[in-house]
Amino acid sequence: MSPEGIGEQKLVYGEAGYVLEDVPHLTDFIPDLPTHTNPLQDNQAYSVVKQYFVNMDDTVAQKIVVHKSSPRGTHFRRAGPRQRVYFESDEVHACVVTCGGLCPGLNTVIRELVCGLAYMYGVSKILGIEGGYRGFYARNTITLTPKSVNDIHKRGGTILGTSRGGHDTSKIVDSIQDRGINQVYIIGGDGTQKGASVIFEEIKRRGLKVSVVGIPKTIDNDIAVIDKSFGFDTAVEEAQRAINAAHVESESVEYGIGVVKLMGRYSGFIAMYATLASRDVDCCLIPESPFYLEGKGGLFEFIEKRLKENGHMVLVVAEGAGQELIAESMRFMDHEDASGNKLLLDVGLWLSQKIKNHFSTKKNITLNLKYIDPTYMIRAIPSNASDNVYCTLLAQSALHGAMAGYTGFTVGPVNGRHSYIPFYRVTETQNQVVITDRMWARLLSSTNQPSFLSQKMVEDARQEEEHPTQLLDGEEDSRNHNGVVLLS
Ligand SMILES: Nc1ncnc2c1ncn2[C@@H]1O[C@H](COP(=O)(O)OP(=O)(O)O)[C@@H](O)[C@H]1O
Ligand SMILES: O=P(O)(O)OC[C@H]1O[C@](O)(COP(=O)(O)O)[C@@H](O)[C@@H]1O
Ligand SMILES: [Mg+2]
Repeated sequence: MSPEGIGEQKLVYGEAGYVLEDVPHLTDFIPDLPTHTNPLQDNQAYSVVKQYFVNMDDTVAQKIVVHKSSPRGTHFRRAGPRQRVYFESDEVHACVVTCGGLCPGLNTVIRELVCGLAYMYGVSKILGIEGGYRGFYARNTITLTPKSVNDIHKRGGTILGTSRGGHDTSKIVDSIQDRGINQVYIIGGDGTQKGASVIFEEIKRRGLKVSVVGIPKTIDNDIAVIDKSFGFDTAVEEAQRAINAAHVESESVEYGIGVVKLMGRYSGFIAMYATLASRDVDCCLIPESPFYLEGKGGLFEFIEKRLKENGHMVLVVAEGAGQELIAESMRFMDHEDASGNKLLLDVGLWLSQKIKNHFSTKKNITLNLKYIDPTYMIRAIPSNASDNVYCTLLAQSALHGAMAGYTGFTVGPVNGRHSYIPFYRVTETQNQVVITDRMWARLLSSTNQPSFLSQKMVEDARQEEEHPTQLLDGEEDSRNHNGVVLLS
């Protein structure tokens, strides 16, 4: 039986504990759909590739570290072109929409969807929905052609515009139906994928031949199951510029401190990777690792020690870090944005003020503190080279899946192989940095900052160590490991 609110699960069991968590297919609710030969068969670039078409039985394992006797565990359907397709080229009427916050690479995904559909499958009807979900019923559409999108990957943002809130499922599906759209590509984060999932359910209920495909977007890298999200690499790279500036500023003056705030509402991946990459950072604070300011083992004590040793220091803080501390000291009321996401208090400003006050009142030291908030500057840049290639693979995997009749899925790499993942798997949890894993330990060891863990937390972590740190298939895992990025 499916957990509440996730629709029907399609599970296929095999030998030795093998489970395929399959994605829906148009033929699940529209029987006897005709199939056609994949036009890529005659494409001069691809026809020379040995085994270009993906074998129908190919699946991708979610966990690749196993023991001799481990069950084979969860698998996902491998992405890629199929020999038979369920749409003829001139029958396809595709649309693309971008929702939620900006992220480097949105335009690249749009470009590659349009070029892939046009050049690989001969599709000529592609619409861009403007301004996010609400654009389906409240805004204009724009016609997308390979020519019109040719240069857009060099620009940040999204040429389609985006929004939060405004998801009205029946109005969206009415609009899809009225316009005769039969492939819907939805680029967005966890909220967007939840929205895509209900759109798919409504389309299924109405029995429409429409493929709904989610392409995961989040600069925070907090989408479950997939190795990492596009734009994350670009963000980590761009963050280096801010960290460098903070370092230069702080080492040029007496008692210099540079504070850099980076994005990461619930997860500190950008802050953690930017810190590990830079090597100029003395302390990194993330939402997953609570910290405290005063007393033994606290942040103030550490800052004092670093200043004594080096004369300056750089602190990186993820925007979601320390929110409970700020709320305590400011008696803040909960506020939400249009999509229901919690609005955060500015931890960078708050922390800077607290540090300055502490040193001037308690230590009689006037710090030279510079606070840098590059968050929106990072989010607004175009994707870097490696994200561009990644966006291309995502877009192509997405459109191959739609052409093959799959629907109601999100696409993304699992252990390096692009896969079709049921919506519920990417919306039921969010990825977070696991502070008892090796990667966070590497960070602690590289900055030599305090862990801020209470004695009890250390004991709990030790106890856990007596069991295998990397849980194996079939074992209970409430923590959400992000295989390739996080585990060594
Ligand atoms: N549970 C949900 N069901 C339907 N739509 C949702 C849900 N959560 C968010 N959305 C819609 O998805 C879009 C983007 O969500 P948001 O949380 O702002 O960004 P992101 O997709 O990046 O997480 C918004 O238009 C919002 O209304
Ligand atoms: O100012 P906005 O548009 O609400 O965006 C801020 C938020 O967007 C993010 O960059 C990403 O969030 P989403 O993945 O939900 O778009 C967060 O890190 C940040 O808190
Ligand atoms: Mg979100």
